[in-house]
Amino acid sequence: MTETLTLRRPDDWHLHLRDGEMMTAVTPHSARDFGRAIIMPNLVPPVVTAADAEAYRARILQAVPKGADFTPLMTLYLTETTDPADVRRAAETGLIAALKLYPAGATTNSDSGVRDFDRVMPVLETMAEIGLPLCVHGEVTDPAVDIFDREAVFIDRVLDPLRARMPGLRVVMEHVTTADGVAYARAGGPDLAATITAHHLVINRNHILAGGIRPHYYCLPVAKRETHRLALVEAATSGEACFFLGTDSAPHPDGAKESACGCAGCFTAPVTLPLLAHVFETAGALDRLEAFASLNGPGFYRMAPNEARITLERGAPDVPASIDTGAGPLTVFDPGFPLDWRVRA
Ligand SMILES: NC(=O)N[C@@H](CC(=O)O)C(=O)O
Ligand SMILES: [Zn+2]
Ligand SMILES: [Zn+2]
Repeated sequence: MTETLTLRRPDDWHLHLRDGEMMTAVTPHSARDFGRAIIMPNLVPPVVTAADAEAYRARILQAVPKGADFTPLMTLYLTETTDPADVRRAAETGLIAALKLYPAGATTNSDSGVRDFDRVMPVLETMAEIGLPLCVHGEVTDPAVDIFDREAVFIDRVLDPLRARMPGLRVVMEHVTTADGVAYARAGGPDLAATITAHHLVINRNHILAGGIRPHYYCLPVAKRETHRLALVEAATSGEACFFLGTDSAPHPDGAKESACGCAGCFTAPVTLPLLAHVFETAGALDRLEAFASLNGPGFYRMAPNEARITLERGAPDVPASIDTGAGPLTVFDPGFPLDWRVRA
């Protein structure tokens, strides 16, 4: 049995750090295990301009523990009034690594998202020209579409037509949750990729709903049936360049989760690597964990992989069930089975 595993330091290509006291509490958990992270811009109000991103980046850096090897990669929230010149400048100076598309109303803090794609075509043209990726929350918001079908319908109704209209646009399908998403990403060529979360590799919809409702397993896109989870595991462990880690670690205080109308999002950052080691070991693919967590993401984003290394070793991770934040207690994602890998300190 493998007892230790050394990898290039992983990156997280989809992360919510929030702001204020929540950011202060959660940032050290990502900074401990990850070299870089794509920082989601869905604050209230959202990170829309280069100036917003610059100010947010400075606040994040204040929350990174001294000596930690962690670089936030900023994104802008694409709105119908985003200025292509501002995007171009922010990309050329290296301030931002991507833009984020939220269909209006699709998920937490997405009200400023896009309703009419005609209005964002000039920005998308600039992005295609300079090779700046568009990270996409891929769910339709049509109330007539069943929530378990919203990702697959988005691909047909929105994503595929958009990519046909804007060839050369580089797209990351964020947090794919279906076999449909996996198949579409796989067939998309070099300008298309997909991130996969750790939690979608270990839970299906029964975990949320059977035997009592589990608000800490509720996130968007919602976990699907087991066949889809298996397709995600197969994709993540395949080593294929188009699949890489985006944790979507999305903290909400317990009061906001354990509620009559609970927020979507799982706080996974402290346990991501133990979860992934479990999944990859179970699939007989520990040798492909580095591709998923540390190589394929930088490959797509046209960055060098991290030079630093981390070592995973066998043993229960020292992770609390909950952490205190200035915004209240925050439950750490618990897969419901013991974890047997940890990151060596
Ligand atoms: N994933 C989630 O369930 N929630 C995210 C938003 C998102 O990534 O869609 C959040 O910001 O809380
Ligand atoms: Zn999302
Ligand atoms: Zn997210």
